[in-house]
Amino acid sequence: MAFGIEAASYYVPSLYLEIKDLAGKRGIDPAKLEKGLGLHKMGLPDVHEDAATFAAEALLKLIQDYHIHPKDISRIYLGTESALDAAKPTASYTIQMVEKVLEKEFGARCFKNCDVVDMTFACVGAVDALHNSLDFVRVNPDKKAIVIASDYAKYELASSGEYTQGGGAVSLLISAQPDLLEIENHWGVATESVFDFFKPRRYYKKEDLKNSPESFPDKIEIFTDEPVFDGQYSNQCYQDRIREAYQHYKEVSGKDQPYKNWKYLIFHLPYAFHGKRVFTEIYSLENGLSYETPEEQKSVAKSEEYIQFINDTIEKTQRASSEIGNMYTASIFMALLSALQTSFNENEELAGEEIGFLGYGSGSKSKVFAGKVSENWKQVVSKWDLFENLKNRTAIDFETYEKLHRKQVDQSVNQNYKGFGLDTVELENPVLKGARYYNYSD
Ligand SMILES: CC(=O)SCCNC(=O)CCNC(=O)[C@H](O)C(C)(C)COP(=O)(O)OP(=O)(O)OC[C@H]1O[C@@H](n2cnc3c(N)ncnc32)[C@H](O)[C@@H]1OP(=O)(O)O
Repeated sequence: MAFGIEAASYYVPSLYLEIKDLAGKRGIDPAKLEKGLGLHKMGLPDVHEDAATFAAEALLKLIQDYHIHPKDISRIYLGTESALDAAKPTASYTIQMVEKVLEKEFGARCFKNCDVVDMTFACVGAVDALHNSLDFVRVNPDKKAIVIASDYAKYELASSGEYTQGGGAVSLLISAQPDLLEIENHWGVATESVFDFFKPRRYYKKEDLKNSPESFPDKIEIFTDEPVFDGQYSNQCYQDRIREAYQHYKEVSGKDQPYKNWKYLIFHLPYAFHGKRVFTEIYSLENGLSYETPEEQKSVAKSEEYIQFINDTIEKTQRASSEIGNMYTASIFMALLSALQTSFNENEELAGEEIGFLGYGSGSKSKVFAGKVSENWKQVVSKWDLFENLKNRTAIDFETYEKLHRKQVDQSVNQNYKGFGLDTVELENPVLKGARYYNYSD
């Protein structure tokens, strides 16, 4: 019996900033961002959007486009590192929003008996959700699960992460009828606890707090949506973990040089060119090339063979990322959508082709696994129009971007938006303080 992805949908935030506008204001050579890292546009949420609305949009679209009966879904596992609450899962907000819209057709609380939870491990949390959901359908082949990856990748203004920001969601229907991709049951895993990128409870000393009232305790804890990170160290951790997980994948699958059979290599892409920049090490190891000195590493990256290999196996996976930016948990799945949509648009036949995945989450863990494109893949992809939909977003200027980032804008940029949006956050009622309420406009 085969298991894997039956259908997939996505949502990208409705606003974007041209990367060259950011480069100009920050005094960065635009060529570094465009030609060095592959960045063109940075997707950004409007005032009413967050990880829960992204997820709700992707879930509703999946259900509507593929005519899914919500009561047939036993589990919705949501991978995110942009949780809106440290106890109440983002998935619970998501199903509440979608239930309201589906109420007319399916009655109240259509997810009443659905097992819903968030999974968090930085950018690999949705791969974990996929892994768990596949295990679930393997044990219960008559049941279906939905995986949602949803995040807003926000970094401190003027930091080295700023130009890699982005966001959005991807939803996947997981079942024993994998019309898009059949996923095999070999998982290479590598884990090490490190501090390359994390979102701690931040501690502020009293003297650091401007105008802090006398009543403040000596230390206060504040949750923040911007990570503490060391960019070059996180690159190193990513490279180390995928090398270890790839090696483990070889051991558990018994496959020799598996990457050579992969039509596409799908990476977690914190920025578009990351996969092709880090894979040089595994490529060198597999091909007996020296990879010790920076000169040797450059020479692999610049070799004709490697450039040809990238053009064949990675370039198409990068295209959506260049237009959106980092989507944290959703990036790896958006890279899959990007490659499949491009092949579809170019009338390429992919049925039977093998695809390899190299996931990474800071903190840190990598998972490597593979799948085979199904006979029906084109029917699934025909619903996406990914690159056309990216053209429907609204461009904003740098000043608006900075205000949105600082949360200094009260009203949505697109005031006549359609779809899900945050309506209010309760600030007064002490037993509901912080509760978030959403609406839907059609
Ligand atoms: C969250 C995770 O997934 S962990 C893994 C990634 N980490 C992150 O995403 C953390 C947040 N991001 C960051 O800290 C940073 O944006 C990083 C680490 C990703 C990138 O760091 P930077 O210092 O901006 O870039 P870096 O120096 O590594 O690379 C710039 C590239 O542009 C190239 N470049 C620079 N100037 C130019 C130019 N004018 N024209 C063309 N290319 C240029 C450089 O040669 C280099 O490419 P190469 O090494 O392939 O030759």
